Amino acid sequence: MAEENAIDNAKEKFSEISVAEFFSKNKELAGFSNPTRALYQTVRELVENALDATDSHGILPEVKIYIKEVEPENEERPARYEVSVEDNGIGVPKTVMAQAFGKVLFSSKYVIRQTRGMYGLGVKAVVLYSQTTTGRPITVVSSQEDSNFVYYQNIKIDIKKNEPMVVEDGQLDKRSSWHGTIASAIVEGDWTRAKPKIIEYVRRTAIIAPYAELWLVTPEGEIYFFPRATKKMPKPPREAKPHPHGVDLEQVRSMLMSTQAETLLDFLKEEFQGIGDKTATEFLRHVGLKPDINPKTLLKKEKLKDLEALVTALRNYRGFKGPRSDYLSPIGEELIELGLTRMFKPEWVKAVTRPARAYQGHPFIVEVGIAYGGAIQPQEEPILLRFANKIPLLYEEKEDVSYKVLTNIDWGRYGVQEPYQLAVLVHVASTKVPYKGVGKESISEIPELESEIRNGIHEVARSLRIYISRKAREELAKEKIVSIAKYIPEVARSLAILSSPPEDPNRYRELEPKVMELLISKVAASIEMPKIDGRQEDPRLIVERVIKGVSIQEVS
Ligand SMILES: Nc1ncnc2c1ncn2[C@@H]1O[C@H](COP(=O)(O)OP(=O)(O)OP(=O)(O)O)[C@@H](O)[C@H]1O
Repeated sequence: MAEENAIDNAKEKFSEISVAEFFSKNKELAGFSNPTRALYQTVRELVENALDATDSHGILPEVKIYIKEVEPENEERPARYEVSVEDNGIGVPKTVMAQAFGKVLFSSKYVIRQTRGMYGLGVKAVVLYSQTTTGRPITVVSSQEDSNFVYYQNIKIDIKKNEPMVVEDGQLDKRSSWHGTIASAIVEGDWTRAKPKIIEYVRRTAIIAPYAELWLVTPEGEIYFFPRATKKMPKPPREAKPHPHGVDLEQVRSMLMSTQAETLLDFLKEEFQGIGDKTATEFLRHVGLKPDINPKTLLKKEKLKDLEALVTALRNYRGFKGPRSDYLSPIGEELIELGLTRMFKPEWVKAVTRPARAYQGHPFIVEVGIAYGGAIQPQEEPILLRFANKIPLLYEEKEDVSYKVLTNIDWGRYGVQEPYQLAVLVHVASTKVPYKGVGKESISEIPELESEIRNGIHEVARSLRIYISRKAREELAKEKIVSIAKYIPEVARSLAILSSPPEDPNRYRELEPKVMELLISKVAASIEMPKIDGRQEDPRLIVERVIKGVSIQEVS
């Protein structure tokens, strides 16, 4: 039997393909599964690069998206669209332009830094799709801030070799201070179906980046303009060294090959984050390796056991500090609340940025925002807005860890009634977002992440419960006050008449505030105040607020 298999296997025809050919043949892996998704994904990839080139470098983004129909559909194929995205970012150096846009797995983002891009695939997936569906190259126009030229190139990919092919290139003198990039691709697409998703994508980008100015010009000539709501930006992410808990054998091997350190002790201190002299010494004592050996000796074949022991210990040793989280770039509570308010005009909004945590050596921060009531359309389920490293995630919602957490929340406990006027925003910021696929649409169920998302939602939902309960009590107080207050002048007048000896007819004016005081105490006494998180509000305050006509939003 084994022999038969061997013969069969020998009959198989073996060959090798390049990574470009692989993604060209498997476009759906990168999100290009049909003309609707492909058009959406094209916009996404170009916009995410535009934003990485701006806010990750401290530049307030101005991103313009133009989608134009260039050839109508016919019986054989869908319509063709030119998608152009212009940014005011750092630009692409001329020396790497062709590779950045024409070589799969070429990127400036293969470092430990929180960016939208991480695979070095996105724009090349656009080029492969464009090239294989329309035969057209991508056009890139770019200039860096300190350059006197604007460079342009038309780029295709040599799919067999995974190498860029520059079809045309040139340069122009720069007569303005413009810097940034314009990337234009012609792709087959289904605009009618993609339109709502693309608009929603831009809308959600405006929620998570209210400091960006965004334009979308549609094939019909409609202009969707999302003005900048603030000039305040989160501090840009910074690059970090690897955390020892996140490395593996091959990574340590390549770090050993490139290190300049002359001793193992220095190697640990220089190449990893958060390892000082004391920790490195204690750690090496724990592993049983000498601190002063040349680290490169561990690359020798006969030292494999030592290298393995070192890597295992690096991954598991408890004495290291947690991964650096101060290099991450969360949005912040204020900007999330601003974005949600701008988009939903809710009655109540609150956000929380949770403390940093780590999974498998990667730091992450979860942020949660909740918008409630107001202009939010009632729905059967709460609206979930998912974001990862400031990217809105629109597809594969049910596959996402946030969806799983959200569906297990009992909103009744927080006083939220059905149908829900509720939007829940979850943002995961990390140097490595654990996406389920290279299309970056859903996040895996990593236990540490799941529990942080749950804690975040609970934390904001508790504030919502306080608000809803306070509001219910205020409404009760209002009803009582309204029904009683109309009798106050009458009662005050009658009291004035009844009081003897006969008094000044204006006496009731003095009595009115006293009767009012009586009313406040009576209504307050009739309102039952539950304890929320161990605190109990004075019901008199609620009644006084209702009488003064102060809305609850102003005090919560
Ligand atoms: N608009 C732009 N401005 C500046 N640089 C850009 C721009 N677009 C692309 N680049 C450069 O080209 C590189 C490759 O982009 P690409 O979209 O292929 O991958 P990525 O963004 O690195 O990762 P991912 O595949 O996860 O999106 C980027 O890393 C960036 O350096």
